[in-house]
Amino acid sequence: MKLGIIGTGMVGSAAAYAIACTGVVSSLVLIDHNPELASAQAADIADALPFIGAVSVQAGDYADLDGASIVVIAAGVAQKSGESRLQLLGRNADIFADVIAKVLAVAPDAILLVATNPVDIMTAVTTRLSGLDPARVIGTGTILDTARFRKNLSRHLGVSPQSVHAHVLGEHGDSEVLIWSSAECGAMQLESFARQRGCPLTDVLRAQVEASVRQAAQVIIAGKGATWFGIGAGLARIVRVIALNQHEVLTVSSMTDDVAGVQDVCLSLPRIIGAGGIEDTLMPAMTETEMQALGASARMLKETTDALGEVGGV
Ligand SMILES: NC(=O)C1=CN([C@@H]2O[C@H](COP(=O)(O)OP(=O)(O)OC[C@H]3O[C@@H](n4cnc5c(N)ncnc54)[C@H](O)[C@@H]3O)[C@@H](O)[C@H]2O)C=CC1
Ligand SMILES: CC(=O)C(=O)O
Repeated sequence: MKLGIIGTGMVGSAAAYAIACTGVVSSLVLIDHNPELASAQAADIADALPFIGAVSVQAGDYADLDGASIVVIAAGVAQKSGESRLQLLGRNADIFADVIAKVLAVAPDAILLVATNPVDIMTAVTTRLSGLDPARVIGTGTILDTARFRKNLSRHLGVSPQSVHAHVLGEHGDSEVLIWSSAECGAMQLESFARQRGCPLTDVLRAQVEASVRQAAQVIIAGKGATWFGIGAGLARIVRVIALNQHEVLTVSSMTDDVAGVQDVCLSLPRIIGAGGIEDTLMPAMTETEMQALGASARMLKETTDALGEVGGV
């Protein structure tokens, strides 16, 4: 399987390395606005191949995406001083207009995986610009927030994060919603599991976990300028699930017909992913408060996406 990555900065390169480590792709093509960067990233990852296995990792151009099954988009620009969030969004939308047209010209059958922030809006932009079936345009959404939620709970409970099933839904950002009500550990209701482990889910603990999940990116960015390993691993997981047609349930962003009365909005819900992309979307049972928060998140995303359309014409 051939996979392309557009934008080989911190996120694109971390994803390339993590994807190479999965062993599920045979060829990785790295493309960046800055070709020297793409070449250096490819050379650095290629040096790891004797320890990993037989994957072709090369810098290239759009023509090299011919036959690619998946294209990851992690290209983006940073905010300029004095620039509004919408103006930044407009500039990233312009980049996407250019990138997506070039990708589709050579790889019309590819599944597009969007990581660039704000990822829900950029997923909506990609869906509109590409005209693809929304099942084939997947934003990383809250895959990372869900991982952070599970990690926090696993540390509190003293169990593996793989034993914790808990989702973060809605926006990948401030309005995201941690779904406590349906969270489970070891196929037991989370609250009961925590009580039996002698570490109950107090209000203080819940507030600490909420803060830790919501502020994770800022804390990491304050220390090292950006985040990349978590999302790199998340992208590799999505790629593996598609490549092996695993029908796994992941919280990713996609154009959704209706969420709490908000139509045609990109946000994260539990979605089954297989070889063709998103196979189905589920709406878990949740409390009234959680549903209201999800509705508010959906409304905010919809309004921002619509405002961008007015500014950037996408
Ligand atoms: N979805 C998520 O959970 C996460 C998303 N991100 C987002 O991922 C994006 C990338 O972050 P970093 O890799 O840290 O940034 P970065 O600045 O290191 O890399 C961005 C790359 O995009 C390239 N680029 C810009 N315009 C391009 C174009 N027209 N064609 C091809 N390449 C182009 C740049 O040359 C640069 O190498 C950001 O929007 C960031 O906020 C970051 C972490 C987590
Ligand atoms: C930067 C970002 O989106 C994250 O680490 O969650």
